[in-house]
Formats: sequence, C-alpha cells, structure tokens
Amino acid sequence: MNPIYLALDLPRLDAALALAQKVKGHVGGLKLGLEFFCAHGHHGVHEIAHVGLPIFLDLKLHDIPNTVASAMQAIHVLQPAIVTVHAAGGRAMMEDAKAAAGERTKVVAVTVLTSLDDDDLAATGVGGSAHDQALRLADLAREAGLDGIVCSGHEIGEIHKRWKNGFFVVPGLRPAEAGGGNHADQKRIVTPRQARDGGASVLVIGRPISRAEDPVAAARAIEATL
Ligand SMILES: O=C(O)c1cc(=O)[nH]c(=O)n1[C@@H]1O[C@H](COP(=O)(O)O)[C@@H](O)[C@H]1O
Repeated sequence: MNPIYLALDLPRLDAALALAQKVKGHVGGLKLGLEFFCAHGHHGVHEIAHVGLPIFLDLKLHDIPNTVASAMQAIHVLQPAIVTVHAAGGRAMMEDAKAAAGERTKVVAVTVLTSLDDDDLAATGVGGSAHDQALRLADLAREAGLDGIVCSGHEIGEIHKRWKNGFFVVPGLRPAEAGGGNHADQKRIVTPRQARDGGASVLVIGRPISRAEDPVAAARAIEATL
C-alpha cells in the first residue's frame, strides 16, 4: 500500500477536491486538518470521502478527557481511518479518546510537533530534548492503549524499536532534491525515504506536493524514492 497521505491544507473545498482527484492514483490517503475542518466541517469531509481514499482526520484534540471523548463521538459518523490527539493531554484523556473512537479508527497521539526544536520546548517549560520528550510521550501513548503516535523522522527509528507493532505517522518530510530551501515552518525534517526506513507506517506530505507546479509528478517522484 502507498504510505503517502496527502495533507489537503487548502482553504477552498473545490481546490482541495480537485487536487485530491488529480493525485488520487499516487497517494494512499488524504489528511484533513484543522484548517479544513474549521472551514468545511462534516460536509467537507463527506465531499473529500467521495474521492475513495482513506481519510485521516487530523484534529489534534487536546482538552479534558470528557470533552475529547465527546468530540470523538461527534466525528464517529465520519468513519475516519485515523484521528489525532495530543499526547500532552495525558493518559486519561488518551484512554477516553480511544474508548470513544469507532473500532475501525486508529487513534494516534502527536508527541512533539515537527515545528518545534529543543529551544522552543524549553520556552514552554519542557526540559530536555525534543527527542527525549517524543520518546516519553510515545511510551505514555502506548500505555494508554492508543494505536500509535505522530513523531518526526528524527525519533521514528528509536520509537519503532521500543514499540514494534505500533502505527507510526511521520510528517515534516521534505524530498532530498528540495535541498535546504523550503522547510517553511518545519524544524525537525527528514526525507520521505528516511522516514520509511525508520519504520513509518504513514508519510504525511503537504506542500511538497500541493504547492508543486505539477502535483502528480511530485507525488510520483516521491513514491519512486520509497
Ligand atoms: O499531525 C500532523 O499531521 C502533524 C504533526 C506534526 O508534528 N507536524 C506536522 O507538520 N503535522 C501536519 O503535517 C502536515 C505537514 O505539511 P507540510 O509541511 O506542508 O508537508 C501539516 O498538515 C501539519 O498539520
């Protein structure tokens, strides 16, 4: 199965739908995030689901356990293949999120966002490295009974060794030929191939495909490196 999930981070529903239709033969799934869900809600998810690929609903839920569980129940009807919560919400929140999710939905916890480095974490009061914090939160997600986690390609190898049958989502990916120039807001990045070799189950890729002059060619080129 193609591990690439295209992040449809586009403000307009018609543009997101057109892009999804265009690249659907070259990606394994479609990721709809906060930007999309706040703008288009359930209706938008139903529209994108018509493309026929698995839907990853990336809402990064982070609140008290009861609120997160209720939100999970509210999106149950959409039957997403994958949903995200923040591991920093704690064990009880993750347990309740998993219990409220549909049986066919994988619940995965974001460990440390790929847009953060050690200094950013220190500024939030978290001591130690992003690497150590990601490992700690991955252990917590596993203890809470989640299906897996979201982490950067810098941690995936070690987390995979500790959690053999986990489901691992890796964003923050930039193809090698992009060089050092287009990281944008991402700080902990690797190539799609490096993430795959480290044990990633799903590779989340947005702008390297969606902002490419030819998104189909970009998706195919990435697929060819895997
Ligand atoms: O949960 C995510 O998908 C996620 C977690 C994370 O740590 N970093 C991260 O970039 N993401 C998402 O992955 C996508 C990355 O987009 P690009 O940087 O354009 O490839 C965006 O939709 C982010 O919301």
